[in-house]
Amino acid sequence: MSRRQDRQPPTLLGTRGEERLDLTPAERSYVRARSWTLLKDLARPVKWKLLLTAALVVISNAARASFPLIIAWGIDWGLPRLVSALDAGESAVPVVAGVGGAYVAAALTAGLLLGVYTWLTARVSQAMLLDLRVWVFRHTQRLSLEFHERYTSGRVISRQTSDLDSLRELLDQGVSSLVSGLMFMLFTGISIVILDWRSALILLVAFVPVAIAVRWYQVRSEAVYRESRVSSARMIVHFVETMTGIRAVQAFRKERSNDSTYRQLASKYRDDMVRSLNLFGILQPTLVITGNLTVVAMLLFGGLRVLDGTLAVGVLVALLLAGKRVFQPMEQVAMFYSAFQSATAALEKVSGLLEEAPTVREAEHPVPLPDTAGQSNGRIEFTDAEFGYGGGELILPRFDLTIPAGQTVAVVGQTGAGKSTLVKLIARFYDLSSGSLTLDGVPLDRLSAADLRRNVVMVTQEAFLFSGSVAENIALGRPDASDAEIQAAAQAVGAHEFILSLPEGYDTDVTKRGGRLSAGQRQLVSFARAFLADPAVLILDEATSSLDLPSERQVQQGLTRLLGDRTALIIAHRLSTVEIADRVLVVHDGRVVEDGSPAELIAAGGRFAELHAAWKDSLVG
Ligand SMILES: Nc1ncnc2c1ncn2[C@@H]1O[C@H](COP(=O)(O)OP(=O)(O)OP(=O)(O)O)[C@@H](O)[C@H]1O
Repeated sequence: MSRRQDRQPPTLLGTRGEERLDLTPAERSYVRARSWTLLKDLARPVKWKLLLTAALVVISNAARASFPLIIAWGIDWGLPRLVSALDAGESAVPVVAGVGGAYVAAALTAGLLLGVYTWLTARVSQAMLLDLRVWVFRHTQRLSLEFHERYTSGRVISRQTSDLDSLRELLDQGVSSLVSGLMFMLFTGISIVILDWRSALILLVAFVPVAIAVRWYQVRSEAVYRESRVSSARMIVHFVETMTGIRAVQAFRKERSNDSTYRQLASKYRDDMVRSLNLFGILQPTLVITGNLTVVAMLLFGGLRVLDGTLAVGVLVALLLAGKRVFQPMEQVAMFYSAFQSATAALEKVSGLLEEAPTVREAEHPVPLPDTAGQSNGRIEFTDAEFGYGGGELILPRFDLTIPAGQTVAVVGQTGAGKSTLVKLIARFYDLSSGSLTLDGVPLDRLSAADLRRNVVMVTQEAFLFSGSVAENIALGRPDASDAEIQAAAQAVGAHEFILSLPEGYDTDVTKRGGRLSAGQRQLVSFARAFLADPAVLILDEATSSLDLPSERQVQQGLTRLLGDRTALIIAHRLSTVEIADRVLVVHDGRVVEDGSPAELIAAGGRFAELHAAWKDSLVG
């Protein structure tokens, strides 16, 4: 793929420009080539089965297309022989057995092979889809945060659901119907040439309007289907966004406006689908009319020749049969051609998603931590560091910062100042735009993912719980932990008591009634998770302003125990947390403007001193 990447239009790399409809010919051919590469990659493991299926399709259709030939043979050769045999008082069995046997053999071959290749197609298509599904999931999960923030989960869902469904429809029946229809037409065409090449010329002429109609449909429907993939994705994005943000939706009474937005998006999708059906509505009658006119022309031309004795009756019957049948699969082919167009559009999007590469890449030749046991002591150092999201505008202009092992650092500052950005760099959710960031002297981007994840843990604001029991959620910190270790971790952060009071204690399912935890309880579970993981560096984005006082106190105690003697960075929203910090960093407009112990900063009388004074006042009030 890399060779192609050199000369591709940069506007279309990965998912970029996937909603664009006005592709240039070069872009279109790039996107098509990418889809083909994906299809070939998917087909590789089932290559032999695919070849076998193709062979069966060919043989089965050749057998089916031979029916008119056998009928012509039966009428023009079999019938006279049958009559003369009967007249001569000889047995008619050889003639009847010959013609009848050939017909039965052709019918059985066509029918049995149809059964086998239908079965094989299902297996092949399901195997390819399974691979693709798993591939899309694995790939998307590994893409960096930067990608997910830009692309949104709604789009990922639409790729994984509606796009893969389009592909499933095509692979399940579309491809075999398409190929078998085309094969049948080809063989029937050949049989017409064998029967009478003059009539084949009529067929050739008839294919001119057919080819024009199909080409017209192809061009139009490609654009419409590409548009429908975009509108379907937009509809799903809106749906997912509404449902994931249902609390905000209800709190702000956004239901009505959401309804109308959704209706608009769904109507656009409907319009696109109607347009594609309309196109088909023009193609289909064109094919039917051309087919019928061709048969009439063949009948006229052939009939006249039968009358003057230059064409056998059997051949005419066979020609009419074949002429009628040659156009039959055309409709089927055209119909599956729409499935094909829809699936092609889907494949374009899915292949774009798969072309995305993580911006935060795992080191190819990881450097081990100085400590042989892979245990970090937790010293962090930024040197000449700069950062802007997506390499864009600098959010954190050039800075140096050293955090010695074991220090508890509170990061404060107004909203949007760059606090989260700073700490996310340490968890390597993003890479620096320039400069270096090291853990125990090893650049973060040279560490193995295992070393990084073991030593640096970030507890996010949302305290996300996965479906499963409370114990399983804590064990995420260290999947091989024993029950006793899980409980010890919960005890250490002060979560044990409330967990025991749940209906099934540690086994309570967090998604079930009774297992739904409060914000503070979720926070404690995520503390226990981090405690169990026992990282050298702990990052906390604490957003506990919504907690009531008792649970806040509980969380505060859990927090103190969690911090222990590890290096910790806490985005402190509450000044009570700052009091337990060794050092405070005040961030303003992406720069550390104050740096010192809480007492020093209060004494210095700067921003932090102001904040602190305001907080003290609020407590008194
Ligand atoms: N994923 C992102 N992509 C682009 N810009 C971002 C992204 N996340 C944050 N920013 C921008 O970076 C700046 C710093 O944001 P950051 O989240 O670090 O602030 P913060 O100090 O943590 O704020 P808060 O206290 O509100 O969480 C803001 O201007 C924000 O708009």
